[in-house]
Amino acid sequence: MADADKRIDGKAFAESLRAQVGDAAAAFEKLAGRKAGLAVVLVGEDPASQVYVRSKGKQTLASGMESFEHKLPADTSEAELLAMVARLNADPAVDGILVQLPLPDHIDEQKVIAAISPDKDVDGFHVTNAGRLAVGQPGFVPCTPLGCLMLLKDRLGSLSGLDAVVIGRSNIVGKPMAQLLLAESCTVTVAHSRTKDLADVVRRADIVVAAVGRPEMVKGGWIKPGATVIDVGINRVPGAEEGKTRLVGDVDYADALPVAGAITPVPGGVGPMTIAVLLRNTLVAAHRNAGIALDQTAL
Ligand SMILES: NC(=O)C1=CN([C@@H]2O[C@H](COP(=O)(O)OP(=O)(O)OC[C@H]3O[C@@H](n4cnc5c(N)ncnc54)[C@H](OP(=O)(O)O)[C@@H]3O)[C@@H](O)[C@H]2O)C=CC1
Ligand SMILES: Nc1nc(=O)c2c([nH]1)NC[C@@H]1CN(c3ccc(C(=O)N[C@@H](CCC(=O)O)C(=O)O)cc3)C=[N+]21
Repeated sequence: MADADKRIDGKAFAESLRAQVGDAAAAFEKLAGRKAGLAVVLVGEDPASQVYVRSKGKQTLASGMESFEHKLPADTSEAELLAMVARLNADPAVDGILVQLPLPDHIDEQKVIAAISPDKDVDGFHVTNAGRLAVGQPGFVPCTPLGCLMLLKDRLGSLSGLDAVVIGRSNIVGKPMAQLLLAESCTVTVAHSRTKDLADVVRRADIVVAAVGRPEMVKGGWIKPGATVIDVGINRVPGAEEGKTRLVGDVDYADALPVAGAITPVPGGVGPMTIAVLLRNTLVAAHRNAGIALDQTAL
């Protein structure tokens, strides 16, 4: 296959998903007499987080949903943040709640996630939703891994029986990704920092999902020829020009491209999918909260 055809265009896929969400959001507004609403809470002034939050807000509005942005100072106490979450839980205009991570060190992330109503947990981070995913019940699935799964199924069709390796075991990416692949009947290996001979483990895989946070760690020589590679990594590294930065993934793209059967770029791969799935999850939450049926095959 020509290298250009190997590139999985997450940006284009995300655009079409957002268009579908937009149609469904308009239909929801007619039926419910109100817009679906997403609340995003940002504590502190981390520049990368500010960029994501702005982009989420813009795309939420563009999809015909209401966006509620709450920017709190870095010294906000845990009690104040928990009180804010409680208000959003009780607000009927809010269907989905996202508290941007990471939080400042003085705030217990697990406590905050546990305070979000599972019915509004569009990030899918609450233990109730993690448990639902683990036992195969319907619930909210974390946006990044669900976006990765959509790209994989679009490219490969059935994933049944394929060998998949997930590098990384975080609660927000690695673990839910492994659950999703298992539910698709892949044979799943989860690798992490204590894995012996990672290159050897990766070489066995038909599907590689890299969610590590180490710039260009995965090399072309690790990849089984023809494998599908999903690069979740978002790493800012020094650019060619003094003082400038550029974004790279956890996979050495140029090195892996000739070997892989298909591969997501960074930027323009998994990142845009994360936000599109967040909007999708919010619309699903809105239907459930309003007691309106949604044809999920439409999304
Ligand atoms: N595109 C998107 O929308 C999103 C992108 N990201 C990006 O994805 C990446 C991962 O994020 P996240 O899961 O939150 O990160 P975490 O830091 O929570 O987890 C990283 C995982 O990688 C493992 N790891 C670290 N070093 C190695 C190594 N040398 N070999 C093998 N495994 C290793 C760790 O192992 P151990 O558990 O043993 O420490 C850990 O399980 C980051 O670059 C992040 O920016 C994250 C969320 C969304
Ligand atoms: N509660 C919570 N939920 C999250 O989903 C969450 C979070 N906290 N904290 C941070 C991570 C990271 N994340 C990304 C979203 C979009 C892009 C994205 O759109 N990236 C673009 C590039 C953006 C750029 O240029 O910086 C791309 O890859 O093409 C990346 C990363 C969501 N996260």
